Amino acid sequence: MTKFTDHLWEQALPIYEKIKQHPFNQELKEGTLPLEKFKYYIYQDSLYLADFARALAMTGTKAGNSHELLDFLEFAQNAILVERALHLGYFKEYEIEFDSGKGLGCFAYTNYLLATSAFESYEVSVAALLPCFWIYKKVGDYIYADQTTPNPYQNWINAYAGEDFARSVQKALDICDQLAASASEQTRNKMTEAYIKATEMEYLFWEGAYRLAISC
Ligand SMILES: Cc1ncc(C[n+]2csc(CCO)c2C)c(N)n1
Repeated sequence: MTKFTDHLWEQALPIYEKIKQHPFNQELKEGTLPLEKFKYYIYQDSLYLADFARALAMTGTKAGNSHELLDFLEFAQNAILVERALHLGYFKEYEIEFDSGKGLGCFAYTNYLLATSAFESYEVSVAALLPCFWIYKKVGDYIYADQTTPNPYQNWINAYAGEDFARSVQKALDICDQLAASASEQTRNKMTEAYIKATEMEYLFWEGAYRLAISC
């Protein structure tokens, strides 16, 4: 039987293909991404993760049982820990001291996730949060399998190729499938819409980093 998440994957496949081919990810894979772009991305990602953790925790409060509440609180905790590791590691290593604030790509994505987790149903919030896990898993596996070594961005590439991360992604997928199985068609449509929107935002986040900001 096809799962709801199979349907989601198919719906957003063209965006995923664009994400894979994006120069940021191609150059990251080849190790040729200019350091300035990587530094800007890491800085934006640290801002992203702080709000993403809030959106995860808020979504957890809507869960129908304490197992899923705990799952979301653990996801939120991990996002904060990743953010701290970024600060302790990359911020120090590269002397990152940006003070430009959130770029519009990051701003749009975090505000979308915060608004969705605050005002939409549990089902729709879960679907909106899913690309963060799943797209990173897919892009991470793609880059890991085909990277040029040695690669200056090896640590970052490894972070999304590990077993622990794979387990988190599977948990998020299973929760989404379970919710969709007992949701109305109208809710499933809203879930699909949220999933596609968040996938588009993942694309914009990389685009913003590659251009060192998207601006008017
Ligand atoms: C823009 C952007 N999107 C997704 C991730 C990946 N990610 C960040 S935290 C987390 C799960 C925490 O439990 C995952 C999968 C990222 N780093 N930056």
